[in-house]
Amino acid sequence: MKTLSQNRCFGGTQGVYSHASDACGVDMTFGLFVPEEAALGPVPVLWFLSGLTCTHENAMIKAGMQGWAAEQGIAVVFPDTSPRGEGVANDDAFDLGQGAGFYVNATQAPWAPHFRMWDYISRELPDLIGANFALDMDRQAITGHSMGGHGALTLAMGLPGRFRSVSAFAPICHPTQSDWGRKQFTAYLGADESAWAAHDATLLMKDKGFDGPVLIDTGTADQFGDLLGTEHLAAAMAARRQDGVLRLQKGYDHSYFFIATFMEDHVDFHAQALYA
Ligand SMILES: N[C@@H](CCC(=O)N[C@@H](CSC=O)C(=O)NCC(=O)O)C(=O)O
Repeated sequence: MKTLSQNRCFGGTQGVYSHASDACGVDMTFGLFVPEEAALGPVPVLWFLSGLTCTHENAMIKAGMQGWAAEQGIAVVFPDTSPRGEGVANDDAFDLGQGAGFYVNATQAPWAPHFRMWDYISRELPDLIGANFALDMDRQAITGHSMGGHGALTLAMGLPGRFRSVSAFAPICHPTQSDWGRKQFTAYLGADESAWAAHDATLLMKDKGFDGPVLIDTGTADQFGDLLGTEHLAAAMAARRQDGVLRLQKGYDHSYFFIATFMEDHVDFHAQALYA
C-alpha cells in the first residue's frame, strides 16, 4: 500500500492511499479518514460508496463527513467506484464502465477481467484497511449516494451480520426496473435476469430485509428521481415492517449540497448503531 497524501483534519487524519488490487487486477485508490481516537485503540468504520462518475475524491471533499465523524470517533472509508486505467474496458456513456462499476462482479466480456467491485468492497478493501489501520472491523456501517446508495443497500442486505446499520442518499432502489440498472446489469451480468436479483435493493428488501436500522433520504426535486424507484423500496420496507425511516426532503436535488445538508443525521444514525 502506498500513501499518496495525508492531511490533518478535525484532529484526525484524512489520507489517500493506493494499492495493487487482486480483485480488480489494477491499482486502486481510496480515501480514509481516521479520527484522533484511533491513537487510543481501534475505532468503528463507516463506508461511503459514491455514485456515477465519482472517484474516491468526490465525497471526501464535498460530503462534509469528516467533522461529524470526528465528533463520533468514527473512521470513514471512501473507495473508488470502479477499476480504472489503460487496459481497463470503458464506454463513452457516463453511466457504464469506468466510474460506473455498480458494485457487482462482472461476468461478461469485456468487463469481467477488472470490474469486480463487489469482491473489492466486501472482501479485499476491508482486509487491507483492517490490517493497516486502527479500525474495529467488528463495528462497521455503510452509506452511499445514488449508485453508491444502491451499493450500500445491496451489500448490507447481501452480507448479513457485516454492517450494523445502513443509510443512503438518493439511492437507486430498483435497478432491475430502471435505465440506471437494466443497461448496466445486461452489460456486466448478462441477459439472464435471474443473476440481477442479488443486486436490487427492492427485491432484497422483499426477500430478506436488513437485520438493523435503515435510513434513506431522497430529495423531492431530484433531477434523476424517475430513475431511482424510491416508491418501490418504500413499499417493500412497509410490507415487511423493516426497521427504518425513508424521508422525502422537500426541494432538494441529487447533488452533494443535498448530501452535505443531511450528513450529520446520517453519521449520528450510524453512531447510535455502532456504539449500541
Ligand atoms: N454527468 C451526468 C451526471 C452525473 C452525476 O450526477 N453523478 C452523481 C451521481 S449520480 C448516480 O450515481 C455524482 O455524484 N456526481 C459527482 C459530483 O461530484 O457531483 C449528467 O450529466 O447527467
